[in-house]
Amino acid sequence: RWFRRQGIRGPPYNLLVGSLPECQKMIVAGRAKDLDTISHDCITTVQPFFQKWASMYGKTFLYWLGPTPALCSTDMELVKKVLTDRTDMFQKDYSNPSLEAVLGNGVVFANGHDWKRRRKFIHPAFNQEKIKSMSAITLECTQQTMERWRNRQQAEIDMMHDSDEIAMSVIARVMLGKCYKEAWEVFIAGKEQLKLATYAFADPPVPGLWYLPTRRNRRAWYLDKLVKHKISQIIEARLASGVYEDDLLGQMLQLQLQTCSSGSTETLSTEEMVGECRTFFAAGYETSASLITWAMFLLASYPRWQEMVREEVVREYPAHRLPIGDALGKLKLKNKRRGDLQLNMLLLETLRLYGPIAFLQRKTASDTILTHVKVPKGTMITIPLVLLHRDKEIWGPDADEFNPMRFQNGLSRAAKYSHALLAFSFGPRVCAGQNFAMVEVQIVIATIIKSFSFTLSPTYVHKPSNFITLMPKYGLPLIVRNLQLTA
Ligand code: HEM
Repeated sequence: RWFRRQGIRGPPYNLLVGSLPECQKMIVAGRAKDLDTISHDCITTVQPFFQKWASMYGKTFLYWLGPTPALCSTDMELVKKVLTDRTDMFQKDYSNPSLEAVLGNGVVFANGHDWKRRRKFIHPAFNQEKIKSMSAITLECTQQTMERWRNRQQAEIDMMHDSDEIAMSVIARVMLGKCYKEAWEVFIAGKEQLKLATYAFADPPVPGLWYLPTRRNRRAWYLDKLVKHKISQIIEARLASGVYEDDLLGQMLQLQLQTCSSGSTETLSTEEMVGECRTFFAAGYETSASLITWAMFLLASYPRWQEMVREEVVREYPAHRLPIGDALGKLKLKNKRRGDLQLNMLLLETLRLYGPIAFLQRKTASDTILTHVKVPKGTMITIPLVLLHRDKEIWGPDADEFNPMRFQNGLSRAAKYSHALLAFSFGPRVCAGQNFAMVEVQIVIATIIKSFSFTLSPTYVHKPSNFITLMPKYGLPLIVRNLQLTA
């Protein structure tokens, strides 16, 4: 009634379950349809409900996440206000309590002072030096995976599987350095936890559900215990030996030591460090795997772009030089001197059409006014990225088409609004790992494209699906050809 009085409309409320069953029904119907690979239509399989409701009720409408009211909006003014807020009015909140249990507590879902304290501890992981050492790790991991394809002139591979393997090895080694093999079970468990989180999304958002001894909950409890125990053991061993190492965990430990010796109480407990390791994995692994997968999909679908990017990589990194370390300058997000690199434009267009994260969400901390709408405390605000990234009013009449050239004059001039590409979010809560991720994915693609050409396998079925991130539902089978053996 509150919203109706203000002219905000939306689908009807159903007791406790809200709009969730309708969303589920539309997703099932959307997935039953066969999509054309060149349609780039993710909305049908990922967020058909937002498209339908936006067309019926306008840019800003009300729907229900179970019993919680949620405003969904494609109004860029409203979106900007929510994402750039620094007063802590629009807070991170697990829309479903089961998710918190599976994903753990860490910087991604922290708020206020707690968020600032946690963000300070992960900050050193993303400086230029660390990104350089990560780039050498990425190169090694990519080469290891490519070894399997190398011996044959032509092979069919599942790129979704292989992207996953590369991204997981990179994050494992960046997080735990030399210990990563010893702690491999932590990453396998982390992967299963993410899968359980996908199911938790569909749970009715009822507090306490997590404590019921269902099969899934018992498995989640076991994984939770295992991950916490193993990482705590590594932390304690490092503290006891005084050798902290130079990986992400080591940097947190060093910062902890400095903070303690400066007399500050702004430290992280062992439990909080375990939480940060878990969120780092949750935030940085599947997202990168998703971007690699979809970039390879687009390159396989557009042979001319594959050729252009290959020529660029060969030109920029002749002979045996590969894009690591000192070459980072060339791989920066923007190359002001010579305009954007084609590989970079290709990745930006991939983030627009197949961004790993389908929507952003916040919860109002108290009653507030958002672009003339009075919004009560506890309302969820949903920003549907899949819809916004295809909005013709924002991106122009070719918004549904693949056109990396729209980024030729830089990110901020590609659309009507300078912050229209929201794949890494925007404002103070922007992705902390965006440079890390862009460099990682550029290195993976550059390394592969230099040695292999690839096309979509005839068995590929185009069904982008939203698990935790956007992935092709049936994998990404590619035919890869070794350029040295076929030359
Ligand atoms: C293509 C890859 C990636 C994409 C598309 C992506 C996207 C995002 C988005 C959209 C957010 C904001 C979520 C929100 O506002 O609700 C976010 C936050 C975050 N991401 Fe990423 N991410 C990627 C890779 C990474 C990597 C590789 C790392 C770390 C290694 C990382 C670490 C983080 C962290 C720590 C945050 C929380 C920032 C904060 O709240 O202060 N991300 N990411």
